[in-house]
Amino acid sequence: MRSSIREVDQGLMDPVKECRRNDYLLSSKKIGSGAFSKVYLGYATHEKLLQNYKLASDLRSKGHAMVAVKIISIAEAPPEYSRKFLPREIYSLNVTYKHVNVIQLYESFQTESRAYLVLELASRGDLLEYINVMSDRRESYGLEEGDARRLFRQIVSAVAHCHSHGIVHRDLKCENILLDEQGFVKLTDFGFASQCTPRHAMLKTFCGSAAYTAPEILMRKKYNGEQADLWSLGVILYAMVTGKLPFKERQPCKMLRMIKRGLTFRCAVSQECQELIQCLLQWKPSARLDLQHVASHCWMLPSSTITFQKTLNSAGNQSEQRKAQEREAKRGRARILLVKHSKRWDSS
Ligand SMILES: Nc1ncnc2c1ncn2[C@@H]1O[C@H](COP(=O)(O)OP(=O)(O)OP(=O)(O)O)[C@@H](O)[C@H]1O
Repeated sequence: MRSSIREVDQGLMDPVKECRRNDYLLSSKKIGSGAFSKVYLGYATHEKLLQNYKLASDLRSKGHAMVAVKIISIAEAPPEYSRKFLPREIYSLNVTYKHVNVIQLYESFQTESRAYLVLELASRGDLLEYINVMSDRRESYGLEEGDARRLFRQIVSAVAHCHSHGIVHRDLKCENILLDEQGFVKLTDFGFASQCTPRHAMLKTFCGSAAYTAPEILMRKKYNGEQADLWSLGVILYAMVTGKLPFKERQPCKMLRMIKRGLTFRCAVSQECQELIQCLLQWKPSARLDLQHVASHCWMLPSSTITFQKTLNSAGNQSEQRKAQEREAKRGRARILLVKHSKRWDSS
């Protein structure tokens, strides 16, 4: 045990020194890790706050000096990651500064062996964890629709902000939506983001996380990044209100077959919400509801202005589902429903 603690400390010694040289204090508290990165809790020093206006003004409003330090090992990451995706992530975060629902990049610096991104801290975990925790707590699948609406509005606002600045995210998924101390959504992980100028330029890199990826990308066609993001938003909303993913297969061809078979709702979701999800999960990219219409869709309006009718494909099915959920919950087996999905890409 002692030796493993020493190993961890040893491994962090250089990052601690490198951060200190840049006026940050790196703690040993790891708050997350990705395929090629580790994220630690850090603190901005007094000197840093005096130098960096962006950071100081944001932290002053939050009333603390904590930041998230994302450390990328250049030696471990594939060369393409450091050459292509990391610069894109930094560029996208700089372009999308500053929106309350997009994570803020305060600063980035690099040494020979590591790249550092100093980010706004979102300390309440990600949306996937939140859905699972709430499902367990409610002993039911997914979030309450009012809660889902509150979060989805912020997600839509963040994505609209990115699109209006010429940035498509291309890896929208529950794991990339973080929550901060006050429960605000913070869109993160712009590693696959791309600059889209002109706005409707077609892209060809296959990337994303299969369960959230639009069919045209799975088919390796040229695609419109904004329309591909709309598909992912449909998957996210489905996951929020049902606690499950709409389509889940390992192989793209099987996924495509499943998508073609169409969407089913296996638990109670309002008619309006089902309709919004259907409008986003359209096979034909140009048929997907655009963000302006998503934001003004009746389900997105405050709940007092519409009447929700909990509907299922059939009423019998609904009561069966409910009974099954209740039985499961009684047995104390309210399961973790969603699992993390790793990203993949190729540049063909
Ligand atoms: N600003 C932040 N505040 C709090 N936690 C964070 C922050 N940024 C990242 N994390 C945590 O670290 C994890 C990894 O970060 P991120 O997704 O940016 O890295 P990545 O290498 O691009 O990951 P992946 O390979 O999973 O896409 C996140 O899932 C999250 O738990």
